[in-house]
Amino acid sequence: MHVTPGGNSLYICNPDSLMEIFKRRSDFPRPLQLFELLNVFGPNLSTVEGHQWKKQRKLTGSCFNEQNNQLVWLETISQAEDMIRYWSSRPEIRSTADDTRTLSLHVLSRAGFGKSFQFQGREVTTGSSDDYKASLQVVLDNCVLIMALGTQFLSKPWLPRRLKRVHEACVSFQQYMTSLYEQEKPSSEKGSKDNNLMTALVRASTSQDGLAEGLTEKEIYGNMFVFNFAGHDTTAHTLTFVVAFLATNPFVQDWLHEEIRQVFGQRISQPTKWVYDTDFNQLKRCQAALMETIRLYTPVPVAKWTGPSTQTLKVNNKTITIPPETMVIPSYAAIHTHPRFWSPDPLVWKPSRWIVSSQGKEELLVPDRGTFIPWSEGERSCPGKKFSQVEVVATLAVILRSWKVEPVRQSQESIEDARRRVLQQIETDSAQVLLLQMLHPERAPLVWRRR
Ligand code: HEM
Repeated sequence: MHVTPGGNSLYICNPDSLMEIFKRRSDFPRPLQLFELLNVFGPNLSTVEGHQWKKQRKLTGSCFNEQNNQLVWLETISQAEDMIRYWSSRPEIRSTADDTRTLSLHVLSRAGFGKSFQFQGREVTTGSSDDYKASLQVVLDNCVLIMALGTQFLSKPWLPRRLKRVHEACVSFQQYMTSLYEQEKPSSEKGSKDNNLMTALVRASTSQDGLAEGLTEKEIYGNMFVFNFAGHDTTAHTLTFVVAFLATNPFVQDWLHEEIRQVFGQRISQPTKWVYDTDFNQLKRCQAALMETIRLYTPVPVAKWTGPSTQTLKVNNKTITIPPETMVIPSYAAIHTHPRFWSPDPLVWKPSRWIVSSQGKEELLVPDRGTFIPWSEGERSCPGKKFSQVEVVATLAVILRSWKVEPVRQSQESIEDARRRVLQQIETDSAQVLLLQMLHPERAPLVWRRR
């Protein structure tokens, strides 16, 4: 328990108590006061509770479906192909974090809004001529600033150039969403059959037959912003961690490559022939690499609170009383590395711990209830969970199918020392900014070589 004049926080590391908290959504709601800023483009899933949240969750949840995951798969493969071509064409890569952000942005553009862009590595970027992409990038790069100042304030004519640019990006992003909305309305003849999130959301909201409430236009914009906000750096930072870990461990790379070879067989060098429906599920080791990374470096902090009421909670065999207005925080660092659940070496990055054998086949470990909760749990868990899993796994399959990665050696350094140095950097130079991330990934340049 952390007691301060500004408020109290209770950190929880008991799996059963955590699951109870997630289940008792109205006793332990989201502290909405921390999320209000996310309303910039309209009310959305992250900023509402009660009946409003139920309505939004039902409609938005229906858009995160297998057809959309298929778009994520196809777009990720295409982006990752260009990214690895770029990475393997250079003597060293310092731009892993920038490039994974570009990949994630492009996947969101395609699967979120139906817009495709060609990947360009950070150091060869010529500047986008497309207003929409440039504005989405500026909006996401400056989202904290936009949320803090608000779009109204940013429209003031006397602001400096940099803030004006942010304002222009907000206007252009809004205009793009409005034109897509107009296009997808049932009265429009231009509606597409695409399964991107925006199209699906407009369809789901406007095709209600009068029995259920749809989303308002503003709520659609608010949710599209929040999908982009929630889905961009979460996945990009995770990919940056995975790539850094891979560079420290050639054995894991070989182990993953073995699986990729086995799953794709003769199709290995033709990623356009990789099939989401049948291939994704077979990539258990690639999924294991994601799970293991996110276990140790869980990107999204979660907080619930007791609101104005006192709450009770069972912890082991005791019932504890939690005062009103207490933040209740799942302690990821503790639960995801507790020796009781992750022995014998809970702090070691070891993707193979996730693979269990079942009837001679490799299966993904299902951790005990409440011991692995990076996408949260219960009704308010992450709707983009599978989206992010498909994106990371498809990227790994592409970049490891024919290439391997290692750290660039500093003078006199052996390759083993270089690997140890990068591992140490991951452990000591990562921190929670908005999300948990590597602070200076560019300080560990990497080199990609063909196998
Ligand atoms: C590695 C990737 C990701 C992780 C670890 C992650 C984690 C989480 C967590 C822990 C929450 C719950 C937060 C809370 O209760 O306060 C959440 C909520 C949410 N996530 Fe994700 N997320 C990821 C990727 C994505 C993606 C790709 C999208 C969309 C494309 C997305 C959309 C959302 C939305 C809209 C919510 C709010 C749900 C609600 O309030 O009902 N996330 N995410």
